[in-house]
Amino acid sequence: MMEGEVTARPTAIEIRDLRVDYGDFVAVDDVSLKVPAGEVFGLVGPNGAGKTSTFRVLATLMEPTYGEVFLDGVDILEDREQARRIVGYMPDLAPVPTDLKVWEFLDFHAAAYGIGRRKARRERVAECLEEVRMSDQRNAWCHKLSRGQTQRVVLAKTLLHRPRVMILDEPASGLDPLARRDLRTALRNLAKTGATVFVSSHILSELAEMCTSLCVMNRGKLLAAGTAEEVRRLLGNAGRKVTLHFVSRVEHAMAWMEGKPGIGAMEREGERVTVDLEGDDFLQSELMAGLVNEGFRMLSFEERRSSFEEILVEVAESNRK
Ligand SMILES: Nc1ncnc2c1ncn2[C@@H]1O[C@H](COP(=O)(O)OP(=O)(O)OP(=O)(O)O)[C@@H](O)[C@H]1O
Repeated sequence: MMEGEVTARPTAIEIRDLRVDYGDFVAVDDVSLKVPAGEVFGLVGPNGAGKTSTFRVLATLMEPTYGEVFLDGVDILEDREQARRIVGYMPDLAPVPTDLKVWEFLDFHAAAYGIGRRKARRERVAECLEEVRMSDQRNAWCHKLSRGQTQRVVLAKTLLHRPRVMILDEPASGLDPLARRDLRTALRNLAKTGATVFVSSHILSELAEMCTSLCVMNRGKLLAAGTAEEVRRLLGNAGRKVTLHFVSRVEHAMAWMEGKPGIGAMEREGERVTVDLEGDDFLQSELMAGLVNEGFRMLSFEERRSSFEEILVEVAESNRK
């Protein structure tokens, strides 16, 4: 089991030893995770990792084989009704009706969520449309919206009952960069109100720009959780290489670097030295500042590290049987 814990703030989502089986197939394998309140928390993993299965359990749409889930302290398997008040779920490829206008669709759901009075519903629908920047489409027919616009309307629907925990399955798929930026702003604003957003994608860069922290899932297992930098470390790929192009005094520079924190193997090629660096951005910037302070003159300082995306591909491939 891999325990993922992000910080010591109040916990909004707690998953304990979650397992989901489909017949003989284990789709979610002993996952434990804590997500603090106010977080925009990402779940990244390749196709078939178990993201949707995990989300469907959190949204009370599916019983796990075993395990426990608490949302805002409520045991969702014990108290489904209360859990459904807390959670807002936006499924991957959510359907919209063909015979309703945007406002009618939202009004219908607002009524279903128990917002009784017409005026209150109208106000709440307007607020949610504003939140996703779709106010100008309130009279459009749902089925005539583009994919990105549909995603936004479905997100507005998810916001109607002011859920404290939002579970969004691939909300950015099909969105253009501008719409992704709007989505990111909307999610961050929600998090500022104390809501917690749990959002999935199989594309890391999509999540990295949107989330405060994230976790990585592959073949049903949780591999790591934390900030992007922590996850990178946990996946065992903190190492990076930097290539330094010196003007002169290469031997002296190498002797100075030798034994400094995080400095591994060094390889020289003419005036260039490639150094294995085990550490974070701070350590890398310290090395650069140190060399300059010592008077070593350089033409360039080039970082060469695997992108996070590449690390994930490596992880996915190393887990492939
Ligand atoms: N109803 C089902 N019956 C049998 N197997 C299923 C069922 N639903 C999902 N699976 C399998 O469980 C695994 C996890 O699926 P899940 O949909 O949770 O993954 P995912 O990470 O959301 O993938 P994607 O990014 O492709 O949506 C997959 O191998 C899938 O084939």
